[in-house]
Amino acid sequence: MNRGTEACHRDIITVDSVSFSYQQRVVLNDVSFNVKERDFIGLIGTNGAGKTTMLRIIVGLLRPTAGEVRLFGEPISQFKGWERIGYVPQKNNLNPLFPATVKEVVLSGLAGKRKWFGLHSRQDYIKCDDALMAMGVEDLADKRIGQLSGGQQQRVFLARALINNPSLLILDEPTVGIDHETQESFFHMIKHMHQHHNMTFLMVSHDMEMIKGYLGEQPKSAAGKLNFYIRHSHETQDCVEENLAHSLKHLRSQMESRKEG
Ligand SMILES: Nc1ncnc2c1ncn2[C@@H]1O[C@H](COP(=O)(O)OP(=O)(O)OP(=O)(O)O)[C@@H](O)[C@H]1O
Repeated sequence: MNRGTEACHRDIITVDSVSFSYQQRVVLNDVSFNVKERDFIGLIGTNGAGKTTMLRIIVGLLRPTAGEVRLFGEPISQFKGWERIGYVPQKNNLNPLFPATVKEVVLSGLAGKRKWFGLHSRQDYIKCDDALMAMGVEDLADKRIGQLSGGQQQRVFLARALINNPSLLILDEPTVGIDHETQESFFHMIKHMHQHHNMTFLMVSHDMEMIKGYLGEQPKSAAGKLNFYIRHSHETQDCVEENLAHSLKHLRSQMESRKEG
């Protein structure tokens, strides 16, 4: 019996014949692809190819002019499980005077209505601490986000995306403007999450060294100007592992032992 297909190779993103235009300008034309649970997908394309537009459609910020997106098997219009998805948009030019602290930024990633009213339970603060710890930025919790370096801010935005312990992470050029060393540790973290935490990744990147190093030399598929590099966490026939979900704390302890080693 191949329980695996059911257990961990479901389609969690299905993009079905999607087209999109800004005003009259066609950016995406009849794009189809799918992302299976626990895959790592690198979405590559030239500047202006429509990568960010594609991600914004997938997270429901833009509506396709034609075609359909399904998330975890449900049409996006009916999808309610947004806490299962973490999204880190392209590096935004954060106003250094933006008054929120790191902790507030991370807490604002919590799913549900409470976040809008700033009402947080003890459990919320524990989740926040876990996410900060996992990203190694707990010491910065009370700093203003605008005071942090680009690399530190990216870790905070990743912590914000992780606070709900999502099963799918969507990252839009997460390492732009970050020095090489910080990039490496960032990629180490996300590879770890892919390999040990059953997370699925869809990542836009121009870093071909990382993409080819982790996802293979050649794209597995293409749609228009978009190329998809894909790494499966494991083959379907090897789906014997179940319930591998670890807490984010575990990731932190792995990171620490790496630092010490
Ligand atoms: N809000 C907008 N209004 C009009 N045109 C837009 C808008 N956003 C993006 N575009 C245009 O749509 C095209 C695709 O943009 P998009 O940001 O999706 O590309 P990209 O592949 O992510 O590019 P990059 O690698 O430069 O980030 C570009 O030509 C861009 O100028």
